[in-house]
Amino acid sequence: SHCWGYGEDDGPSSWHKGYPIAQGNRQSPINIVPSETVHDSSLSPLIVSYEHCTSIGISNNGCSVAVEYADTEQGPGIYRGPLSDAYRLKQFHFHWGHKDWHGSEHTVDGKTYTSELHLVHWNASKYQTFREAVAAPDGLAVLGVFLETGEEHQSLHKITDALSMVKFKGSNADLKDFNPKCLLPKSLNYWTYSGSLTTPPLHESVTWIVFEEPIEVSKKQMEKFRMLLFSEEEEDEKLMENNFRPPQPLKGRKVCASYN
Ligand SMILES: NS(=O)(=O)c1cccc(F)c1
Ligand SMILES: [Zn+2]
Repeated sequence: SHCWGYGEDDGPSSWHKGYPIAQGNRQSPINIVPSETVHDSSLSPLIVSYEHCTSIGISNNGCSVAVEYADTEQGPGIYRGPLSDAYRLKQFHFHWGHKDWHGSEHTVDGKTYTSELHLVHWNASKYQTFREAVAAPDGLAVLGVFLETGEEHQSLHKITDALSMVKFKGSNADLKDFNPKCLLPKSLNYWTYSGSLTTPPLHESVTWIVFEEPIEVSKKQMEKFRMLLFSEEEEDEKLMENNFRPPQPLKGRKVCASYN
């Protein structure tokens, strides 16, 4: 089981002890400063093709709640944009705070959002398995979507309705045919930069594609995430919240902005 977490003693500021790459040169998340991004007009629109979406289930892995996808050839995936290869959807998960004013991992001009959705894809054109890709410099592509509180999200209820079934670490439940395309914002304008996993092992293997436009979710929907637990059944209850890593040093990286 994990020896890292988001608490006082095992949180992000101490991850470097077990994972020295935490102080590396392409760590994530970062604070995005739109006025300092490079407007790269050669960046084509990202193609998101989630038609054949065999979601397998939803699970509480002790640091977030994730919806996994079957690993099939014709599986859902993304290509073009900043990517040179086709990347296959593996899972998506969320990060959130104790209150609505914080919870996202990336920030925009220092602004934090209520939550951040990560859709994790791996380079199935170059690697045989996710496990192999997760440590390769061009192995992963993660879509970041900001969530802010407002109107209820009409499709997110399929996820939030399932959360009560995965309250405890290690629990999982069925969640069939969930197409995550409905969780993307209207505009696919994005920022992109080279970064890392935002949790241990913090591999520097991620092409980040963060959408500018947030999606809206209701306060009630957010409250359902905050009843999840970091802890296992029979353990002392520890609410799953503040499972976000703060922004890391840019170390000279450039952030590109797309046009749609
Ligand atoms: N939070 S994240 O960078 O998307 C991430 C962390 C760990 C594993 C993974 F596949 C994705
Ligand atoms: Zn994440």
